[in-house]
Amino acid sequence: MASYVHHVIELPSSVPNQPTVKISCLLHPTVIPLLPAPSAAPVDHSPPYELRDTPQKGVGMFAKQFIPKGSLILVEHPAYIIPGFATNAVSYEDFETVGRGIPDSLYEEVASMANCRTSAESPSIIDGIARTNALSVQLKFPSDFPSDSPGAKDYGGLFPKIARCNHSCGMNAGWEWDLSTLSSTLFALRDIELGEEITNTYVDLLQSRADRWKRLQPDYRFDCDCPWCNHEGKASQMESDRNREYIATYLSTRPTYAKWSIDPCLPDAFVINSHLAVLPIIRKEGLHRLLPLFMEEIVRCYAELGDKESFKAWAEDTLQLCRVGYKDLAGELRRMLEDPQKNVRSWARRKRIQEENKHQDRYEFEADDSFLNLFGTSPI
Ligand SMILES: C[S@@+](CC[C@H](N)C(=O)[O-])C[C@H]1O[C@@H](n2cnc3c(N)ncnc32)[C@H](O)[C@@H]1O
Repeated sequence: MASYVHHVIELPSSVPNQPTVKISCLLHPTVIPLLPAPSAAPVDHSPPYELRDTPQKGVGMFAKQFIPKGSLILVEHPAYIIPGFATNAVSYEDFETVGRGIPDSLYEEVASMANCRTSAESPSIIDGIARTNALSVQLKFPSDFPSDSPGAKDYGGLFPKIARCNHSCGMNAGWEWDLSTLSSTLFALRDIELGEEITNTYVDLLQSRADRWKRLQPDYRFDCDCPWCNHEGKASQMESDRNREYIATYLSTRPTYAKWSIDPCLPDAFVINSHLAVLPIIRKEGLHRLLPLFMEEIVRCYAELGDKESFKAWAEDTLQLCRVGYKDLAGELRRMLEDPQKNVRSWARRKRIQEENKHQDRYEFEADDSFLNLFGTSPI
């Protein structure tokens, strides 16, 4: 059995007169010295969501106002962090110790969360609640950390508010763990209307409905009734499954910006047109989380073509989508937009290469021409 130790991370408040935030953790001892020392995220007093009961799904999160795509919904520290479940190396007593380390002010909220495990399956509610709700968190490990045991680097965090997002196979919100602030951020993947439920996914959405259900039932104990599972007819259900299979294949076989940019023989719009044909299918299936991947490539193609107008339109749209959930990409897009000609190294490179090739072609043609002249076969 791996030996984990109980450790409470205490984050000082970033705002005067606010209490510290405590995160009760069960960690491998070598991980503790590598934890960052951030301050607690400020409490948002007017969040754009509310939590309320639903008829069939327990508590859910709902938009209290229109939430534009890409915008922040909430930033949250976990109440506790425990090892993932591959090793099953945590005892009942260890879970209970983690539970006792959760501040009283938070414990009630944690204890009210969904727990789809029976007490026979998970005698400790800390375990049952984590299995129903935890999101994965990545930690830093020493370079000599023994990585031979499967799951040794897997940890889960219990985020009391983000975890209230119910599942949809076309979710409208995404989350991102940030080790440097020990927090996860929930953000809108598309525009979310006032009153709309804010949803996340619990399974790989590129699977067919049958395969998604195979995971949802044993792990979360429900059959999904979202619009992508509850199609009116068999034909449209099959179409949705086919679309997802197509997108999964496209992901691994698609023409990429990287390949196109070094092959001047490929048509200028090769990647752009190919991606543009897939974007509507992605949107139709509610797989908006994939959009930045393709949109970023379209932006880079337009930059390489030196097409100022299309570059600006796509870069601004992508930036709007990425500004909270994909901070590195957002930072790069901002710099690119400031002064594309100066800040994008490959600006208009394809055009330059094509010009150079044209000159070279002319030279080769002239050479051939003089070769013909030598033999007196010139048309003049
Ligand atoms: C992460 S929790 C979501 C929040 C939960 N509804 C609550 O009350 O705390 C996961 C549990 O919520 C319920 N749930 C989530 N999405 C659902 C859905 N689409 N349909 C039915 N139940 C759902 C299931 O009981 C599942 O085990």
